[in-house]
Amino acid sequence: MKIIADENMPNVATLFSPFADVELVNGRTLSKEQVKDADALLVRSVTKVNKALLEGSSVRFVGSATIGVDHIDTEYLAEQGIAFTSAPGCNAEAVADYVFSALGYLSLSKSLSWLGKKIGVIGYGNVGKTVYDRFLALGCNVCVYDPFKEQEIASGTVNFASLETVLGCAVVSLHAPLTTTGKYPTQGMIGAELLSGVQAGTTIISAGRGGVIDEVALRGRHHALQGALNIVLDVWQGEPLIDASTLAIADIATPHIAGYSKQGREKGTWMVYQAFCRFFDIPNPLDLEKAITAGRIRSIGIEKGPLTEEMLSRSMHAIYDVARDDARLRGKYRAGSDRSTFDWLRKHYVERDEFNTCFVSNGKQADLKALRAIGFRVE
Ligand SMILES: NC(=O)c1ccc[n+]([C@@H]2O[C@H](COP(=O)([O-])OP(=O)(O)OC[C@H]3O[C@@H](n4cnc5c(N)ncnc54)[C@H](O)[C@@H]3O)[C@@H](O)[C@H]2O)c1
Ligand SMILES: O=C(O)[C@H](O)[C@H](O)COP(=O)(O)O
Repeated sequence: MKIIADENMPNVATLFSPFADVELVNGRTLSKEQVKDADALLVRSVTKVNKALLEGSSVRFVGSATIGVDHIDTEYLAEQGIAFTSAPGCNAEAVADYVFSALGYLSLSKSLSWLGKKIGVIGYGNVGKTVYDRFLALGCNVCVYDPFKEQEIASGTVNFASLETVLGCAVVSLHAPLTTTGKYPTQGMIGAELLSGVQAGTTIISAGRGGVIDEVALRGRHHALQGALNIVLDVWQGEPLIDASTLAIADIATPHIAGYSKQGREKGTWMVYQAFCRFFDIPNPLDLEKAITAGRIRSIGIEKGPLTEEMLSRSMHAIYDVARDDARLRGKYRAGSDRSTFDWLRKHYVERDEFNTCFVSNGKQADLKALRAIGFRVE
């Protein structure tokens, strides 16, 4: 059997080579020629998997080690009888860590106080729910916009709100997929009209997909408010290109790495491996624990002082400080960038651990509860 796999999938050769010849490729430039005699194709988000890539090939199984599936023509795969799997939820914890690390950074660098403020989340899927639950467990006043989930979930259990209400919150965290069809398409969903309701001082975090926020409109609102917005962007409208004028208004700018924890990426590969083993009837696949690396910092102790936002920030940044990724991106772009810069930053990413790999000890019950809410383990 032959497998073509993106070279940026951690552990892919270790997990799959017992069953097949695994050829590692650049996912961005993958061609029809390269996949034509493969049995299985394993990708990440940078590969467009569609008729143009697969027509005439022998591919029977496609796996994407990602949460988002906007790069996959699932209808075409279904029509052709090609099995497909993605990795729902694999890096939800990582994205939530990113959101909180960013708030920690804004709290330290701009004295942003967010704990007592109204929080709005857009999208209540694996990521949005994780983010929502963390805010809720911290005692925050949080609401969420997700028209699909609102219809499914019993009323009163989740604080659903309109998109306008969510955008009126002090912190808005965006975790909707990129969609162009259906009743609630998200492409350009956050445009000029909605942004006109966003007040000075609002923090907007975008870690879903580029294109959900209209960047021209975002720059317009930033200008109208004389820069009084806090903007955190992990995803960009024209990836892998970044518009320099959008970069200029971002307080935190990162190259689509919100989900790039070591454990999240490894879990993505492992989830695809599990589906592959089911599809090809391969017995006794490895358990998750065998495919996931432990965190490097096993525990941190905290002071027994009162719970402050500064203490939360410092605890989070002991494991993951988003400022590092922002500095790395800006440094590269300042030195001169081209089409390959974004992917280079991602390919050579110094992976980080998730908060949930680290125990916290020493603190008062209330402090430990807050850190548990953010994702840490408590001894
Ligand atoms: N930046 C990153 O590194 C990173 C990492 C993981 C996921 N993502 C992106 O974040 C998205 C969300 O991830 P997830 O795991 O929660 O996905 P998910 O599929 O579990 O959930 C997506 C949610 O969005 C909701 N939704 C769809 N259209 C909507 C709309 N118009 N308005 C509001 N909500 C809408 C759906 O009902 C669903 O509940 C993914 O699609 C992916 O594109 C980015
Ligand atoms: O959809 C996802 O899971 C994330 O956006 C993921 O982090 C994308 O990473 P990539 O596949 O581009 O390496």
